[in-house]
Amino acid sequence: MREKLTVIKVGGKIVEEDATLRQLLNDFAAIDGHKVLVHGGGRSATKIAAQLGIESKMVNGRRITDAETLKVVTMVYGGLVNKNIVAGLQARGVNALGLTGADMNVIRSVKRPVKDVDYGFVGDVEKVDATLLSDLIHKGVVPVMAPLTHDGQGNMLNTNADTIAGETAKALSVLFDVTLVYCFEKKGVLRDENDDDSVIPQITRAEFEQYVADGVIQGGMIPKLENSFEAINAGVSEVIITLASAINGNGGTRIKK
Ligand SMILES: Nc1ncnc2c1ncn2[C@@H]1O[C@H](COP(=O)(O)OP(=O)(O)O)[C@@H](O)[C@H]1O
Ligand SMILES: CC(=O)N[C@@H](CCC(=O)OP(=O)(O)O)C(=O)O
Repeated sequence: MREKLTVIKVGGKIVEEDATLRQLLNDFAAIDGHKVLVHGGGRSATKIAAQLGIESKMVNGRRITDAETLKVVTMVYGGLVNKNIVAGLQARGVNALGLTGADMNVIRSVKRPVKDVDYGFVGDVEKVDATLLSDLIHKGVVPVMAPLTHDGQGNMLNTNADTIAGETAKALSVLFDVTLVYCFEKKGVLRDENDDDSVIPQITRAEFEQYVADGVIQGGMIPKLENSFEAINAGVSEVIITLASAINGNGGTRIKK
């Protein structure tokens, strides 16, 4: 039987605020067994870019990443956000190791080809080194992955954190029985975004497509669900979208094959 492993993805609003991040790190530290944390930080990057006079542009939930923006996201995701989380986990007795995709070549990507939109320095994941991650995990290390990859030719590339989580979970599902949890500031995928008690407990791809057509699911939730369906269909055992303060509970939305 494969060993169990939990991949938690935490994004924007939660990592930006001290109180919510502290709670998340406490809950993450309490998870038994093998685990990986993937973080975003899009809001922090937007804020710091603005302070530097750089405007942020998002298309389909992805950041248009020009050369200046790439410098900002490399500093913010690979530096500030990643190292704050690593230090926070070390303080909780978790032997965290911060990684971008370039570190030990753990995630190789290719610059997204220009079709309708030129995303600039944005990477599409080509390969996640699951063996390397597994070796680290079996040494008691807890990888903390930033939303940055590299192309193998010396260039860092910005990669959506939900995609990093999905691709990492997929790659590790060959070696482990993986549960992937996307946590954020709402109780799950909601029928009415303004009603926290309207959680959709289970969702199929067909239902998802209908909700998108009806305008119930939109914005950042679309790539999150696309990555979720891809992961569940590629061998990840369980995918859950839930409230950050409930990662160890039973609520949220479960993705159905
Ligand atoms: N039906 C829905 N249920 C819950 N959230 C939704 C829904 N439709 C759109 N959203 C939006 O999706 C956002 C989550 O996506 P995103 O901001 O990319 O997440 P993250 O916090 O992980 O970076 C929520 O903050 C919410 O505004
Ligand atoms: C290409 C691309 O869009 N990259 C994302 C990476 C950060 C991210 O995904 O952060 P959240 O999880 O907090 O949204 C961005 O720069 O916003």
